[in-house]
Amino acid sequence: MTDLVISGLKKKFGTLQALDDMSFTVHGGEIFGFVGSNGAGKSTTMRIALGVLSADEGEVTLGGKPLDLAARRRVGYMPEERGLYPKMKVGEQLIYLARLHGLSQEEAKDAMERWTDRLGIAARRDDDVQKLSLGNQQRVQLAAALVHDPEVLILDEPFSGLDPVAVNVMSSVLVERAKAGVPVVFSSHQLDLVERLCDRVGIVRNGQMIAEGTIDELRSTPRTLIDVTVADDSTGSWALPLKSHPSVEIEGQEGFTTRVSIPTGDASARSAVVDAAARTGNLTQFRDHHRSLAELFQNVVVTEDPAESDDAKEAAK
Ligand SMILES: Nc1ncnc2c1ncn2[C@@H]1O[C@H](COP(=O)(O)OP(=O)(O)OP(=O)(O)O)[C@@H](O)[C@H]1O
Repeated sequence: MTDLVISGLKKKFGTLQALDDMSFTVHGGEIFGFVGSNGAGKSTTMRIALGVLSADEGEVTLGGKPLDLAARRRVGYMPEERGLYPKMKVGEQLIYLARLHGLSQEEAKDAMERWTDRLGIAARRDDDVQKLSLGNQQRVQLAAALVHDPEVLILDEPFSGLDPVAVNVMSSVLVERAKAGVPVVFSSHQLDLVERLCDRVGIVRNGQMIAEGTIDELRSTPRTLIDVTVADDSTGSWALPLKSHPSVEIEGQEGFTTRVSIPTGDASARSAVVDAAARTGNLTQFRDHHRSLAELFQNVVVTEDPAESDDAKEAAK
């Protein structure tokens, strides 16, 4: 399968180091979620991948070959700033874009019809793009990225501003293209959506990839969190004897639920927690807490860099 490989990208804007050795791979057949705070370098990376912008250093390859001008015709790209002609009709515009990518008139017309049907905008084919709502313009933009049957999809915030129906359509199209073997990468601040949809996720900070992997891999930390609920104990007094345990930590209390942490895989620490909770006779729930991508993001981006903007905290909510 075709891999999209981004390696060692560096880019400066004046004195600002926007990308600082940005590297990651999107395998053919997978959906890769590209997340990070505002200004982290996601759009810059995607623009360089498409060749809209040149890198100071580093390279982008597709299937082992440099992504040159010819190969870029086989990329489906959705730019953040969107790039449609407002006064051109939806259908004409998609046919025009497909022709630019080398399709015959007939192939282009077929592809336009197929994608406008699929994306729920068939009734708008004869409307000028500027007459459409923003969400529908975005559907046209996705159709524009897909109309030439690209070998790779690079989408900058494709979900922003979409209604739930459009989110579902967009999601199913991305899953389908990945199943066809296409590497799909998209950026988003909607972390729940990224968690649901992506095979792997990359977290970017200050122009670098700081964490990368499946959600499970990102979750696999040295310590496991356990939520223990003991009826009628809002202070977590049941856990006081654990304070002297060498490897159990009390992390916090919410309502009747105490969060503790133990070293991952430490069976004796787990037994100590189970025993202490069971001794109360009031144990109602005992379960491992699986961190959401939003929590992982918060840990990686904010906790490790307190200077990080409030945006990350906002995104993690
Ligand atoms: N053309 C440009 N000229 C000067 N600075 C730029 C330019 N493009 C991007 N930058 C700066 O580079 C940094 C990275 O920007 P980029 O747009 O790649 O971030 P991003 O991760 O996509 O952010 P967002 O989530 O807000 O879209 C930012 O500090 C931005 O201000």
